[in-house]
Amino acid sequence: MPRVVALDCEKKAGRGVMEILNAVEGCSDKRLRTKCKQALYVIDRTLALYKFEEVAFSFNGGKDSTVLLHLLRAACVAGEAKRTIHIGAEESTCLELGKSIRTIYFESPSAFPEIDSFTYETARVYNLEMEILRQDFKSGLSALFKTKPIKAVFLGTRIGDPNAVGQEQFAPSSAGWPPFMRVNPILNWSYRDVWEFLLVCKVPYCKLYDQGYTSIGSVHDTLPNEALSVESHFEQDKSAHNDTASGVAPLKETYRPAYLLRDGRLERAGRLKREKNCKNEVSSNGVLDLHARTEPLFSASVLVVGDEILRGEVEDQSGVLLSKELRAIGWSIRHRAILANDIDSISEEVEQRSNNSDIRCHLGRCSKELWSSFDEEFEEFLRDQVGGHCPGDQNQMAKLPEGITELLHHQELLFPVIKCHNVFILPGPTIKEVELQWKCLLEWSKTSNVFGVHQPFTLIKLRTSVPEVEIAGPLAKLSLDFPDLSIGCYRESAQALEDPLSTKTGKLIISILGKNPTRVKAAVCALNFDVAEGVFCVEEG
Ligand SMILES: Cc1cc2nc3c(=O)[nH]c(=O)nc-3n(C[C@H](O)[C@H](O)[C@H](O)COP(=O)(O)O)c2cc1C
Ligand SMILES: Nc1ncnc2c1ncn2[C@@H]1O[C@H](COP(=O)(O)OP(=O)(O)OP(=O)(O)O)[C@@H](O)[C@H]1O
Ligand SMILES: [Mg+2]
Repeated sequence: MPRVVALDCEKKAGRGVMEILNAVEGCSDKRLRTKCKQALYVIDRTLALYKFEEVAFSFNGGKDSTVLLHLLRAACVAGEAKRTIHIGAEESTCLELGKSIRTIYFESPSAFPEIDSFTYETARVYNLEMEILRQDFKSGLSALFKTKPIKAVFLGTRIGDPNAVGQEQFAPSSAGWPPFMRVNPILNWSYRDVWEFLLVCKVPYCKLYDQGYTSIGSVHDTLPNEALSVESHFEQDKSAHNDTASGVAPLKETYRPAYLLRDGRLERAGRLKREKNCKNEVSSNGVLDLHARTEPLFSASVLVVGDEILRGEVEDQSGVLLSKELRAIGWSIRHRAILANDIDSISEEVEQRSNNSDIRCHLGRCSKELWSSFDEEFEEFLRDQVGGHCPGDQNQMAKLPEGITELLHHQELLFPVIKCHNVFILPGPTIKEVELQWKCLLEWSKTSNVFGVHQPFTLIKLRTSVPEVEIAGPLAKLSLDFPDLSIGCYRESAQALEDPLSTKTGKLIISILGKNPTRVKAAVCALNFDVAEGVFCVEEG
């Protein structure tokens, strides 16, 4: 990546649109050129769908919205013929747009002053028509839409942002929000793409990014990114007369610029987690309100692809492993299926599950046809992995599922985990590799919003030799008394199923599962009380 210092837009004039277009076209990275073309296409179609006064740009001085600003300028300036980037266009043939794009900025007292001044200076340099809103997002937009005919808003949202979940490049606003179309032209851009664009185009960006900030929220929740920390050092402080005899000031930490962050997954590492709102947990009389603490149930589906498993040649170890792992981080498993290795069964199942689960884990190799769209970043990775053995012009292995995908790389992994909205593909191919892929997913979840780690389940298993007919009544009563728990019953072994009357083997296992350990233990006590004797605890987890 070329090393360029942040330009201070207070001193320099902004970059001309043709300079930007030429810089992108002249850049050796084909991937960046493709991403720009795709983003310009989205902007172009939006401008064709809506009248100019019906669109607005949501700008907050952050790096993502800065990228978007220049793409918008490029798309607005270029006419239909010039909207696709092409080399050698004369700057004189392109005029800056007479009317400037309506730009929304939600000003906040808790914004960094550097962000505020960058936003206002950028607005001045590029002649943006600013709408400054000082309310929360929802009320601000509702008020604005009463006076302005806005129907679509451009945002710098990118996959991986917490608020990007479930969004496409065109995403209608959420229920409860005023109706408008959110347009996200850089939704599929990576952290690396954003910095490559800003540096290649030499456009000014907020100077905080040169001080180690990689994602900027408010002054209350944002710190420089520790991954960019330069070895802490003691600095000679000339003004420090009063401290140590050596005149050495306290430890001072410095940070490298944001564009040097190698692992884009750490982009939000400087963002502090929001304090949990605990005020509902204790009612006015000081009694702990258990209902307020009950978190919603997050459900997952596990889909395993493998003809050999379907034929019964091999056991499904990966599906079992993932179900257990998901349970351990508080996800309930709605569905587990073994699928034939063909595009129709897989897409049908994925489609069917799409509305029923919050996340879906999809395991194993997939048929060639499933990898329907070619991904250059992935091919670059494969090329690095297999060197000269990469066959042909376009490696078939570099085809990814259609839609917006992210590749989650990790140095320990042979193949990256693939994320497509709320579907995670763990490509295996061995159980050891799946185990490792899962471990890496969990590690990422700690630093970014890959998926939530929730309160784990408590499971208590009980063994009994009391026959089913006698236990059925107490279990039915237990389910009624503890509707928040999942209560099940099965025979200990397959051997016992063949001989249900056997008392030597195949005792009954009763499983009691729930998020609240106190409730699970209460259910065990209640069952012991009802059955009187012969129920033993065998496992707790
Ligand atoms: C112009 C604009 C439109 C937004 N529309 C929605 C929306 O439709 N649904 C939603 O849940 N959040 C919406 N948001 C809020 C964002 O999802 C997100 O909360 C915000 O961009 C920044 O995140 P923060 O809460 O970390 O500050 C919108 C924000 C802006 C600026
Ligand atoms: N205060 C705000 N005013 C106007 N638009 C905003 C505001 N906050 C967020 N947005 C919109 O939401 C998008 C996503 O915000 P986000 O903070 O993820 O990106 P960013 O600020 O551009 O970059 P960074 O991730 O480095 O902070 C922004 O690009 C912008 O379009
Ligand atoms: Mg931001």
